[in-house]
Amino acid sequence: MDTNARVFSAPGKALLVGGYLVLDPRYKSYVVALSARMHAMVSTARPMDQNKTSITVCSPQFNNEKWTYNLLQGQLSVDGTNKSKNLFIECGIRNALDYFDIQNSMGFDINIDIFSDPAYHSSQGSIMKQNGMKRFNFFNSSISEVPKTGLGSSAGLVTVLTTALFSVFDPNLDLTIDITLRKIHNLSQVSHCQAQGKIGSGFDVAAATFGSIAYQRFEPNLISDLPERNLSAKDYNVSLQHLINDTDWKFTVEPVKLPDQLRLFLGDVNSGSETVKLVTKVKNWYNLNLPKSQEIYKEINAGNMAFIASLNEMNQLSLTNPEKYKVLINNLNKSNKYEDPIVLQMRESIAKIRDNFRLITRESGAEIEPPVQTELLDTCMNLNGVLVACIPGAGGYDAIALLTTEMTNLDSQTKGKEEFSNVTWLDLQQVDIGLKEEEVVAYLNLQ
Ligand SMILES: Nc1ncnc2c1ncn2[C@@H]1O[C@H](COP(=O)(O)OP(=O)(O)OP(=O)(O)O)[C@@H](O)[C@H]1O
Ligand SMILES: C[C@@](O)(CCOP(=O)(O)O)CC(=O)O
Repeated sequence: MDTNARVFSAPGKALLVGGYLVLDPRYKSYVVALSARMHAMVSTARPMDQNKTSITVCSPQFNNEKWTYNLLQGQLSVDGTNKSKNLFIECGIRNALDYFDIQNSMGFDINIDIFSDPAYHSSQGSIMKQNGMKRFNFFNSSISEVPKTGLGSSAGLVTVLTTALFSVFDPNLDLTIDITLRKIHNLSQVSHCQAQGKIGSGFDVAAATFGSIAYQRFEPNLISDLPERNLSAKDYNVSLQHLINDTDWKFTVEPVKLPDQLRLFLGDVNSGSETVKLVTKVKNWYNLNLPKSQEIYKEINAGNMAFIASLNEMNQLSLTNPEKYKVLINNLNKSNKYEDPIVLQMRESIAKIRDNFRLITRESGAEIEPPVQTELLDTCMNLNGVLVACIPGAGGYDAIALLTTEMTNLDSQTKGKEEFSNVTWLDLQQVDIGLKEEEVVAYLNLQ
């Protein structure tokens, strides 16, 4: 590795409220950034052939799989030695080259190593390697074969990859500058959206960049209106630069923080759901059932807003009346039956959201909160220290989310119980910060 290496990391996410509605720019969502992060270490080296530049992305944890792309006379081609396609990597590289208008060989090759923190994947069959600063799970399988927990690895990957390439093409890159962060965000959204088939709201890329946020999306046509790259590379590059640098995306990212002494638990539920299929079914149901479906969305949105308001009230109370706040937290620690007006409001708002998603589940055939998850969430609501339990993101059979007091020990309350036999509590906390630069030494000599 060259001494010019740099490392960037970005957090995973949990969409606590706002699933489906956030696909429409009118509705606000609440996104918690997580302590599990994706990382990209980038370095450059002189190529043997000065007329050719290659960009190689390696995933040391997943069988050391490599994806190489060659830039020759302004054309980027996929290297014949790649064992599989990785659209997230390919779109990230193509858009970064287009944005910086890199036409010719740069006189060096670019190497990027990707690392993902343990919580992104089920740890079964892995070996942990560490160096006293970082620890990562290593698998003997390729990335597509290892079950994921749904924390947004692809959004994190695209965001750190884009940042790594920014740092090569603009060596003065400084992530503390807001406009720089926005450009990286915009470019990452374009790449992630193209790779994902233009389905998502972009909340995951926004959290990877900006951390925990109240998020309202940009208009989807910002990206879908880009010209076809295949028709004219020049048109595409100019439009892309204009979109990234000079266009107001009109999205909202307000920094948020879970109230003091509360924490988010995510339970991985050992099966999985396909977000794309769920979204397609819900969209069909929505369009076929207007105006009733819009009324249901309004109900859910009222629940979402009330939930966010109750988090804000708790934050306020912890600042303005710490004594009263302490009593509230202590009472919650002792019993889940404790009723305080703010806690009641929070529980009622989640109940309203869940009621409506169960209705959509029945009517649309999209299993957002199927009966087994209802049973599990209701059981969680009886555990001590639990304020609310819900299905994060698209719902389905992926995961459950619990907001609890910091003192709550879910392991001891659920261990050995049949109802929780499929649930693995992930080792995670909420974090405030999004994209950041890391120390290179923290990634060396993992063993
Ligand atoms: N460490 C990695 N190395 C290489 N590619 C990765 C890595 N982590 C994720 N990816 C890419 O991201 C894809 C997974 O993205 P996908 O959007 O399906 O899941 P996710 O983002 O983790 O979860 P979700 O979309 O449910 O939030 C992988 O198939 C692979 O292409
Ligand atoms: C259904 C949706 O609103 C949320 C999907 O969330 P997740 O990928 O299941 O965490 C889609 C989106 O916003 O991209």
